[in-house]
Amino acid sequence: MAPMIYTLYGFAIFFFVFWCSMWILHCIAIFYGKYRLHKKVKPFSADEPYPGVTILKPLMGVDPHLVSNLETFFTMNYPMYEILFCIEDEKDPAINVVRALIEKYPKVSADVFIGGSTVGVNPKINNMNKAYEAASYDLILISDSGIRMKEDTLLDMVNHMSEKTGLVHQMPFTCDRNGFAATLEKIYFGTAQARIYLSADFVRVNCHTGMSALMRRPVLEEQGGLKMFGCYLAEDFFIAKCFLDRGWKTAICSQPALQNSGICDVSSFQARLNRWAKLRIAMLPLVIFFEPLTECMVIGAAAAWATSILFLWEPIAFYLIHILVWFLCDWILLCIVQNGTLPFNKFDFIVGWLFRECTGPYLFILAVLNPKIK
Ligand SMILES: CCCCCCCC/C=C\CCCCCCCC(=O)N[C@@H](CO)[C@H](O)/C=C/CCCCCCCCCCCCC
Ligand SMILES: O=c1ccn([C@@H]2O[C@H](COP(=O)(O)OP(=O)(O)O[C@H]3OC[C@@H](O)[C@H](O)[C@H]3O)[C@@H](O)[C@H]2O)c(=O)[nH]1
Repeated sequence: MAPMIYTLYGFAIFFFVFWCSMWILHCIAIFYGKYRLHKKVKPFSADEPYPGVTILKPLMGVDPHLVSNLETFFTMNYPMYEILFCIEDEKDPAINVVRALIEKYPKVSADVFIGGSTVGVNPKINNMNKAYEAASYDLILISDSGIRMKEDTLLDMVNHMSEKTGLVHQMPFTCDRNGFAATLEKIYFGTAQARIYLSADFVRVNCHTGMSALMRRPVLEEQGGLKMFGCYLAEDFFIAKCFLDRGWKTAICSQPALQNSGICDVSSFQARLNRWAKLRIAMLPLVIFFEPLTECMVIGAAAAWATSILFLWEPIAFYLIHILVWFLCDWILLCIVQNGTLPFNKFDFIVGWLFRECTGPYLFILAVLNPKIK
């Protein structure tokens, strides 16, 4: 009997400690987010020598927002940069879109690389490698097709590239768009993911998502170039690991990444989260045990049980209060990440938040049960 009681109490103490740590993460994310995000960008000064930046833009297909998203790269306020568009399929309609923009902005240095080169299993790296090898500058910005830039985003990223920093990335977030799927995406990136992303950056744990990342080319070259990461599907994680292993710091910049893909529906969003979960599981198998416990509904239930054993607290009341306080912390964090008026009302937030919190653990279980990545 005694070993069973010890095991029971052991689990109860573990869940209670984990639950307390989650509140520490909430606090870190809120305070660090407030301190770190949306800082005024040091204005561009014509006398200062700014480093040149090569922007690699891997494209595949056209969506309704592509033209306006790409256009934001031609209108940035930065003195020296080039945009290298990478398109694998010579019949891809994105080629015409890009050519039209290059014609419209003749003053911006830009080129198109068609065909890619097979250097590994990662199609994004295969697509970018030719352009990477032709890059003119020592700072490389890898920027996914759905990203939008403000006029000063590149300047903000370069300003964060201090002497010891080798890689500056943008925390994933979204543009304001209409519809439930857009609300859901904004809620996920501004709450559950922002909490871990900001906390990880605070304690300098590798949590890099490669949709918008500025990096030093000489460091990549020491490793053998971008092609060396073609063997990984989660190239972003291994690129950041390479910088950290070589003693460089990685940092988030103050502006979150504005994802604005023209394809925005619940099933493709969930498929993407499912794929990312598979990548995390493949890279850090311990995630299988710990990640579900970072979910509000799961850790709340576990802590309600634990406190009913340890302190004889009423579990239902505990669970409901837990969900309410978590919900309020998420609202505060989302407002900090958004830094302005949200494009939905509080009722939409409640519905979107509940949907995300209830489906999150389910999507994770699906990823564990079918870990094959397409
Ligand atoms: C010893 C292992 C402990 C693991 C704890 C795991 C807890 C993770 C909980 C939630 C994950 C939320 C998602 C974070 C953003 C990652 C987005 C993503 O999946 N991106 C992939 C696709 O671009 C990319 O390839 C993967 C990047 C690395 C992900 C690594 C995640 C680990 C994060 C650990 C954070 C610990 C924070 C500790 C703070 C005190
Ligand atoms: O076959 C492909 C697929 C995708 N891509 C490009 O790769 C970029 C990202 O692709 P997707 O939108 O499919 O994928 P995600 O938004 O999920 O990517 C994100 O998560 C996985 C990471 O490894 C990526 O670095 C990150 O960008 C886009 O710019 C896309 O055009 C290719 O160039 N070729």
